[in-house]
Amino acid sequence: MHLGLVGYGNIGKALLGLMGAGEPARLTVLARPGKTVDLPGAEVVETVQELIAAAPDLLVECAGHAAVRDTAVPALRAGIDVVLVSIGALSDVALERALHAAAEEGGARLILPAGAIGGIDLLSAMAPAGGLEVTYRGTKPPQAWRGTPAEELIDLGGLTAATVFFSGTAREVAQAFPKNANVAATLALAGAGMDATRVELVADPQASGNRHAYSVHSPLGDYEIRIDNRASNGNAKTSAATIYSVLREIRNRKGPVVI
Ligand SMILES: NC(=O)C1=CN([C@@H]2O[C@H](COP(=O)(O)OP(=O)(O)OC[C@H]3O[C@@H](n4cnc5c(N)ncnc54)[C@H](O)[C@@H]3O)[C@@H](O)[C@H]2O)C=CC1
Ligand SMILES: O=C([O-])CC(=O)C(=O)O
Repeated sequence: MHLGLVGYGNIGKALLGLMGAGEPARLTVLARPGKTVDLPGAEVVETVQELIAAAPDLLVECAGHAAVRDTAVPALRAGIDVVLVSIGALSDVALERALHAAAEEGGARLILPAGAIGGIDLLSAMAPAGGLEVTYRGTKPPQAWRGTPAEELIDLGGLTAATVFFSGTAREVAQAFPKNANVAATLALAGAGMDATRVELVADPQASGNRHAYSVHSPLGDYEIRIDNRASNGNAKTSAATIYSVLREIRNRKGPVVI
């Protein structure tokens, strides 16, 4: 496989570190202009045009919400399938439409991995039956909320107990907390939608990792999931399982069995 990568940061580096020799057979990395990417054997480009000209079989985006419009949209339009990790970006209706239109125009597929959460298969399967009620609660230690609007809402350094600092819809949360609300957006897109999925965000000084808990009520059945994820080494905001979820998407593209 010829893999394209946008975002050689925490997820990107760890992802490539998990891959064995010769996997992928060819790698093209889109780096920010002037940023040094020391990756022996990889082709490093600085513009999306060069990336598209290299024609990877699959592009993985793990660069952040701001990069989605400028990279994933043109890649899809050029017929390149995209695994998009910054899923919260789809809370922007215009961007979501642009991604869909680009995928249709290019005959490409926009692949939204489960990321840090699980149970997306069942939720997505239940959605066409309608009547879904989905409530999600995301809990992280205070330091994982640093650099987000949580800093203005609560005293992160002075917390002694778990504190809900935001509740609203998945769309509101994804727009206000783009680096932390990808899970909420994923649940919403798979299930009840951005405006009907209820979300609470919690800072907990006792939390040792990132907890994602949600409940689903549907005419087809009810379920609850609670995942206690360990944070990734390079970014407390990102659960380590996210990196493996992306790896799974890549390997599912080429192995004889998809699971
Ligand atoms: N779907 C999910 O469950 C999850 C999604 N995420 C998403 O994944 C993204 C990446 O996470 P991390 O790797 O932990 O963040 P990070 O900040 O460590 O890495 C992002 C990298 O992308 C690079 N970058 C930014 N804009 C770029 C551009 N236009 N072109 C090329 N490179 C660019 C940055 O320089 C940085 O190296 C997050 O911003 C978040 O949106 C994170 C965790 C879970
Ligand atoms: O746990 C993670 O990896 C990140 C997270 O909460 C999110 O983006 O929703």
